[in-house]
Amino acid sequence: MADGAPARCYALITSAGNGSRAVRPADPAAPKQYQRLAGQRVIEHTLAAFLALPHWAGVAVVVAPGDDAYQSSDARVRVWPVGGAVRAQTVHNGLQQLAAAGARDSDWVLVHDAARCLIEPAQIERLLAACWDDPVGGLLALPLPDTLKSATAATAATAAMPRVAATLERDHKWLAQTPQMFRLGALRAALAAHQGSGYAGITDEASAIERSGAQPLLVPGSASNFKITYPADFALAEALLAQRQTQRLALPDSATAATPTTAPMNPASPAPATPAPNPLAGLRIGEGWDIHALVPGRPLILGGIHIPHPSGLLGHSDADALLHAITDALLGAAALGDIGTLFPDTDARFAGADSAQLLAQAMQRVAEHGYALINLDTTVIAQAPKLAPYKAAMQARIAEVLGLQPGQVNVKAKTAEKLGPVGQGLAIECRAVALLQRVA
Ligand SMILES: Nc1ccn([C@@H]2O[C@H](COP(=O)(O)OP(=O)(O)OP(=O)(O)O)[C@@H](O)[C@H]2O)c(=O)n1
Ligand SMILES: C[C@](O)(CO)[C@H](O)COP(=O)(O)O
Repeated sequence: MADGAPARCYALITSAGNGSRAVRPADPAAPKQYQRLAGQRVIEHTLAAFLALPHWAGVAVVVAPGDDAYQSSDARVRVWPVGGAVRAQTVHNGLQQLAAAGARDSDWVLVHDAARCLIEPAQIERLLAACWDDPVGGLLALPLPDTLKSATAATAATAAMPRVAATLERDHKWLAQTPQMFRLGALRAALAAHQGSGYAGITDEASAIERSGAQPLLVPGSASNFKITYPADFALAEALLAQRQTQRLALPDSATAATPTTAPMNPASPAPATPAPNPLAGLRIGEGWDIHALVPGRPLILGGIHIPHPSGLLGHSDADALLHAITDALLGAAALGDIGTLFPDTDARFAGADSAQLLAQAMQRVAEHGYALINLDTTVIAQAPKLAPYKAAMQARIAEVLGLQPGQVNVKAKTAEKLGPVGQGLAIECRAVALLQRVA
């Protein structure tokens, strides 16, 4: 509380790298933080762990200039396209933005790599608890587990497999992880001192703080909190994320949900009693329904595709009743309200909106609240046109928008047996059911 006010706590997620060492053959264009693993993008797994905690005055995600691939509807999150050429520059720029946004020098900042997507809320709390009353701050880190070798300088002959130059002393050596937690003012000043050299040798926040003469705390982390760096890391990360999802499925909600604590900085809380497994806990179901009038002169957009027909659905957006029903089913399952609250039909921004984009935003919101989508079942009730030829395309498009496999989405079509306005061809009605699983 150096300047009198109680310290607040910010998270700063570095997400401006291009992941040149982790090119994934399946999707070589996307940097590692945007690769999809176990139903969500890497960055979404990372953010879910942070957003599961209640401590933040703000969560800043620093992305590369011009990068708009990540947005968040969580009010705590700001996305700033001010990433730099090196990670330290990205952090420095993010800290300047935080300060400009009202963060004080005495506030704590936890800097974390977007690429460490296996971070867990408990690990973040461990760092907070260890550092909160420390004059310097610290980082999650792991004692070096293996024998350490230096290698001969690479020559053409040894480029693929160099030779051992020496065995190094390994006592007291730790591998630095993130988050790394320091006071905003101290970290900003420490980084500023190296701006002129292009941040040479500043490969993490602690190295800058060390060079200012302070000694950060080494807080034991976890081997699972590794940084996705090489292509093979994706498979390991995905296996661990999938395993966590399965384990959470087998535990009651009380054991898996983030528990906002009034004293999060106290590391000495008693261990909870072992809960009895409940195979249904962590699952949430939601239903959605929508109906739009069918009028001549509008394109018929259903399930995210254009279906040739003399009339189309009337509405403020593109009126895709099927995507609207799915959006409501997702929001409903996560108890996040409904489509009308999120995207009001009185808001001119949504006039003619592509409902696929609205659905993608709703899915992102659901993911940020710690849920993955297991499956969707839907029904379209339309007297005409005949929808059977379009069902597979609708399924594929919905799966694409939601990042699912086509087998996780089902589209059924029925007529209304000529009964009521739907049966008379005046409207199309859609229903959807979504099953979510808590994953963070
Ligand atoms: N100029 C940079 C470089 C890296 N990062 C971020 O810092 C984290 C760790 O860096 P690293 O693993 O080196 O990521 P990349 O630079 O993306 O990878 P590479 O070095 O393989 O190109 C990642 O979340 C990355 O997005 C960043 O924000 N700004
Ligand atoms: C900050 C860091 O994750 C600590 O291990 C690491 O130094 C960043 O990775 P990079 O490959 O050096 O950018």
